Amino acid sequence: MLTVRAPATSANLGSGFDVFGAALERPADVVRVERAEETTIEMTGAGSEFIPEDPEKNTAGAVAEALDAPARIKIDKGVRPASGLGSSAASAAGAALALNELYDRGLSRSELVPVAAEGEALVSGEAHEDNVAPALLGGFTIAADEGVTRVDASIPLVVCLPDIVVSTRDARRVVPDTAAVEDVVDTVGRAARLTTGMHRNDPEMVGSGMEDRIVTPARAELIDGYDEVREAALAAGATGVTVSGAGPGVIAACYESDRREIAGAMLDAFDDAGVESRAYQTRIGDGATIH
Ligand SMILES: Nc1ncnc2c1ncn2[C@@H]1O[C@H](COP(=O)(O)OP(=O)(O)O)[C@@H](O)[C@H]1O
Ligand SMILES: N[C@@H](CCOP(=O)(O)O)C(=O)O
Repeated sequence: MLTVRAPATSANLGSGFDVFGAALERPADVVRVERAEETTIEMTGAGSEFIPEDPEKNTAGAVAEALDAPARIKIDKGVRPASGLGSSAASAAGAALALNELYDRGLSRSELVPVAAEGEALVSGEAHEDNVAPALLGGFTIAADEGVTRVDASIPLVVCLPDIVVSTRDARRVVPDTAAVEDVVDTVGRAARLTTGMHRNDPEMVGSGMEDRIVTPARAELIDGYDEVREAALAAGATGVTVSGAGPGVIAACYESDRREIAGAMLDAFDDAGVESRAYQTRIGDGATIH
């Protein structure tokens, strides 16, 4: 079987709603494929009991259909679904890279981004590319209508995942329809700062660019303990904290030397709020890899 490791990703990063994304060094899904007459999917790993194996309902199945590449697909989930860590995107990106190779389709990673986004459309209702782009290309990505831009960055991160389920579909319903112009101005400034910080590999600039007054406050309300966890991470040295993707994951940018303390502070704060959680000490990393 051909094996691909496909990373978790964090979309939005606060100021870049539906545009920014970053590949995480860990966790990751492992996708295995072999040619077959028709597509079948077998799921194991974190939260796999909540993921349909029916190819018509699984993001990897949507990708097999889009590539006209029927296969026996086995997915070992390292990225729990409904996490805000691009779980559905990891499987879609992994399947896209694996099936492209298996069937010798010859598509570049950039060309595979819209293919993998077909999988995202299946579960979130929209083919947004902000998770599948970094899952395929790695680094920090800017997914706009004009195409995807990639920046090679390696910012240390802590992602804390509470034992709460928030589906992307539900979290998109709370996004406000309108925004005050001063909030838009602030967000544009933050997004520019974050992008510059990625180019410079500067955790301070990236962290302060993660503030967002438009989408994040509405989503934070879906996460018990969010304000306390954010405060605790900042007090422990995080340079910026926001909701990861659509949540409930919470992501902190930081310097490497502060990572362990921040992870502990976030875990404790969730615990104080009566919520179990786990923390990943990670960084911005590579896209999916063929093994
Ligand atoms: N291969 C897959 N991996 C993860 N989730 C999948 C997959 N295929 C379908 N899904 C469904 O997608 C939803 C999770 O996606 P989403 O809400 O976007 O979470 P996340 O933020 O973790 O990507 C769940 O309803 C899950 O059953
Ligand atoms: N831009 C999307 C990203 C969703 O990411 P996920 O990891 O929660 O699937 C959004 O914010 O809705």
